[in-house]
Amino acid sequence: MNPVANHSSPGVQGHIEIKNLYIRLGSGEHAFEAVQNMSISIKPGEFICLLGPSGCGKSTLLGALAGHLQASSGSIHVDALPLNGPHPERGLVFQQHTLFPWKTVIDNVAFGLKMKGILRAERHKRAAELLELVGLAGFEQHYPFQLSGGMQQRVEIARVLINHPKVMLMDEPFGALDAQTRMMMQQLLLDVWESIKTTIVFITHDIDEALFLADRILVMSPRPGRIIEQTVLEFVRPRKPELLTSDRFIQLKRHCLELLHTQSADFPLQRLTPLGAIS
Ligand SMILES: Nc1ncnc2c1ncn2[C@@H]1O[C@H](COP(=O)(O)OP(=O)(O)OP(=O)(O)O)[C@@H](O)[C@H]1O
Repeated sequence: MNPVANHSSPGVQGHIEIKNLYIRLGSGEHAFEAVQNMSISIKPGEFICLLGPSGCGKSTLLGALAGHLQASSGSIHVDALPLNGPHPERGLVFQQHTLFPWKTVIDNVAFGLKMKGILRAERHKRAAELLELVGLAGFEQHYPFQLSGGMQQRVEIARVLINHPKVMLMDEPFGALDAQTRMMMQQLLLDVWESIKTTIVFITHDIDEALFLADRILVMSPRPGRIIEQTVLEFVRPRKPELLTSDRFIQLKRHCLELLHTQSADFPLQRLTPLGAIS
């Protein structure tokens, strides 16, 4: 049985429309524009990676998509409904762990169902299926401190998935992991996503990670954050580690590196290598 089959939202969509979005942070004379005139259309089930220099507003944009931050002008719609506040259908995964240390792994994953009043036996059944999906069968009764960093991130993902998210918002979720665990987690996330097909907006500083995971990379300018380039990645799926050493991958990596370097060094954009066939 595919454990995901029971966990896909009925009629999963996750179509995001951001129009002329501005977000101001701070107050009084310290107020500043963190996000400026952003318009982005994200298809249901699309995997988007956001790349950009530190402080450019990536987390601010994610916070707005989560409903934790308000737009100062412009709009965000999810499946044609205006976004107003947080909702479990838009699940967040951070680099820092947010698991309850006093709860077992299974109770951490099942927590969202407990909040909905679902009985213990049923919520444990569903949580166990998700733990199997993320490769943690057998760890149900462990506590978070007994797990490695990568395992804790898998629990975080399972905990979000139990709410049938239409959208997963991921803020450098693998940033604290060692290189090998990080690659395993990327593969695991792609496997999970290819089963569930929920929309993912994923922040990373790692160009390899963005190129390996995304359908489309959005590159942001330094503050105030604007989208300065969109790159559609046509690498076939399922993606394999060999992709990382392919000519096309390396060409795109060089382009992204130049783009980010150009941004931080304040060089004119015309100096970039042309991208050829990429839209
Ligand atoms: N609550 C806040 N009040 C004032 N300034 C803030 C607040 N939150 C973030 N900032 C500032 O807003 C800007 C955008 O921050 P944000 O965290 O969105 O950037 P980021 O691109 O995610 O950065 P990083 O890649 O370093 O995590 C930064 O200059 C940050 O210092």
